[in-house]
Amino acid sequence: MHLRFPHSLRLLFSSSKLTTMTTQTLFHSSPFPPFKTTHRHRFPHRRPFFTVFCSKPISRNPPSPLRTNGYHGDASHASIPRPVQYDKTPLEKTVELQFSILKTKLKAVGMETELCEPGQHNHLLCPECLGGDQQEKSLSLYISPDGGSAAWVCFRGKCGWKGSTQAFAGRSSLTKAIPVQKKREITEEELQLEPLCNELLAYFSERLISKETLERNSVKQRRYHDQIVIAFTYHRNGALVSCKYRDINKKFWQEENTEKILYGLDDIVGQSDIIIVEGEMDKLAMEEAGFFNCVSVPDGAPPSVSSKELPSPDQDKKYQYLWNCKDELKQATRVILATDGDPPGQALAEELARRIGKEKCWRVRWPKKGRSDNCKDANEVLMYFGPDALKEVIENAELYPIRGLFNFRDYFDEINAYYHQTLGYEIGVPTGWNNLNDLYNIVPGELTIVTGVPNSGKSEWIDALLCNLNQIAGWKFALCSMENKVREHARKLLEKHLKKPFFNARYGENVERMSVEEFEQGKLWLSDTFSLIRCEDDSLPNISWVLALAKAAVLRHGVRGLVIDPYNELDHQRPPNQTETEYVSQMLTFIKRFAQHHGCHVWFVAHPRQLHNWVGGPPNLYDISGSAHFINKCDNGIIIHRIRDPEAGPIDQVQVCVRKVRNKVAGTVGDAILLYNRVTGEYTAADIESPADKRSPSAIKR
Ligand SMILES: Nc1ncnc2c1ncn2[C@@H]1O[C@H](COP(=O)(O)OP(=O)(O)OP(=O)(O)O)[C@@H](O)[C@H]1O
Repeated sequence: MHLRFPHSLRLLFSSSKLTTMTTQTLFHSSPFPPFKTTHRHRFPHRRPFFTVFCSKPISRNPPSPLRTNGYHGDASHASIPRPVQYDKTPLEKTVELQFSILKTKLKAVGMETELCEPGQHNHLLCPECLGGDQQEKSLSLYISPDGGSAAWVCFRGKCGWKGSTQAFAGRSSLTKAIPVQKKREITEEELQLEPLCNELLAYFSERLISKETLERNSVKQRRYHDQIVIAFTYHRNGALVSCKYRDINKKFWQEENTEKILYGLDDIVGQSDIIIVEGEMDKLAMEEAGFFNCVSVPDGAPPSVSSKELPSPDQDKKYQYLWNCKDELKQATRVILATDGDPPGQALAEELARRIGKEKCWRVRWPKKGRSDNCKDANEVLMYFGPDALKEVIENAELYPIRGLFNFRDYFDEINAYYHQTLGYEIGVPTGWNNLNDLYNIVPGELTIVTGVPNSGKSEWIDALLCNLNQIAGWKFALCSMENKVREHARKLLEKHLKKPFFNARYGENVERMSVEEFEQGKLWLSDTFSLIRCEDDSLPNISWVLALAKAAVLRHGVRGLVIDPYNELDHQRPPNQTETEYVSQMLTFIKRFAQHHGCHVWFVAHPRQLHNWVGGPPNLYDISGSAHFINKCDNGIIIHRIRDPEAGPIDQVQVCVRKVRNKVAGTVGDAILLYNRVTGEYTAADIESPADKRSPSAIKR
């Protein structure tokens, strides 16, 4: 992609001499540097309590020093000198005690209360402003007649410190007392604001901010000795409420003791759609793109999102401007957060959205301006690409993300991959037995519960399935088969893989055993294909332990399947207040989460409960010991069944009863017959109609 020249540069080229001169002039005589960088607002800390704190109530205690209470008449006794011998009443003793505690608290914040009396107004030196140059006693302190509470206010206009406390308030409000300064009423004349000089107009023009926009927003200038600074005027209902200045060093400061509000506040009154930007320049830029319904925050962006809970409005000092404008913001149904694209800008968007309500917030994506970097803010888009591009950015604003709330659009990449089958195995891997092809295919991320009466061949069948999957799709597996000795498990897997018996033993039926070479090659295959999850000591592993190791096997060896065989060999200790049903449900949730997160298929072997009156048929999935959740929560439910009694039928026949398939892409319920080769442990598809075509009523099709 070609880098486009900023509009301002094009402007420079189109009238190069004039504009270059202007730029040069600005470099030297204008108080403003050229536009290369965008600013991040930083207010110099001018005094310990800046105006943002001022609108805060002083204390949680009612700050009404003049309010009387029921003690007023009685307690006046406390101010009358008493004879020494006089026995104090309980009330008087209480007053004395309270007052002495109160005095200690007041003294702690610098008030000289020795001469103060309860029930009176006292004039003291204000510990906050020390009475200014004149050192006047400007602090009016009122102590309640019962000596239990005090409230004060400094009448000096520049101070205005207010507060209150109680002798026995759990936490003294003294420590919370915050100076509240009366908001000044200001005028342009008083601030000596002037129309912008030509140099400043040229400076704005370089940023594509027109004179008309500047005038509409009453952008002014102010002289400080030999310096001229920009004055951004803040209005509410047309009246000037504050003014923010920007000097040559891109330093910002605001008129003291003025209310913090959004810049351009009057422009959003009654608007249902509003835009919030991070700086005054961006507000002006938005206007150039035709968006008047835009305001700027007055204080720039925080370095990061606060990890704390949202404070209450009166404690929310940094964002007090939002609360001061809550009535105007409340009317909006759609708030587009067009803050800077850098991390602080995004943190600001999050802080704004937290307060405004994410459900009505939208956010913008700033366009690329180079190969790798994006435009940072509205003014940069205006300068690089012009007003139409900025308009497009706003028109393409997207919903502000809310954690946990999604749209299908958010998943289109995944859905596309599913449709085009680009990830592989979307419709499952076949088992390798063609009579099972329609019934059961193995989809990554699913959970299959396998059950069957003891010795039915569950483990054997799963092993054979894994061998097939390895052969068909090259999958690797993690085996957590606690019942199997490792060497026996190796034997069974090798026999299936090499299709030869491990030994020349009874079961070998004169079939030649695997050769040493085949055995050695088989060992390599075993090592390459399987990871073993085993508890080396005597203790039983719990499900978390198994899943943690399975995760390691996924990440280390890329396994695509996990076998947990069987359920009852795991440690299932549960909290005393948890039922087995709740426990099983939670455990299966963990397993499913693991499966989905790692795209790993999990086979979980669970035994049926003891079957009384068992007549030799396949058990029901609801017979699984422990909980109905096994069948409720699994994606696939399979019962392995075989005939044991030669009189009842051929004993090499194995019935694979697919009783539940949640995902129709993976298969459907039904039975298939496999033939078991006792010599090699292999299974082959039998071309025999399954007895289950009588279909069990318990079959579940979802
Ligand atoms: N169809 C079959 N015919 C004959 N023997 C079989 C058949 N299927 C499995 N076997 C044998 O039954 C034994 C037990 O098999 P397997 O361990 O797979 O059963 P299981 O159902 O997992 O048992 P358990 O319930 O004890 O975990 C093995 O020796 C296996 O060779």
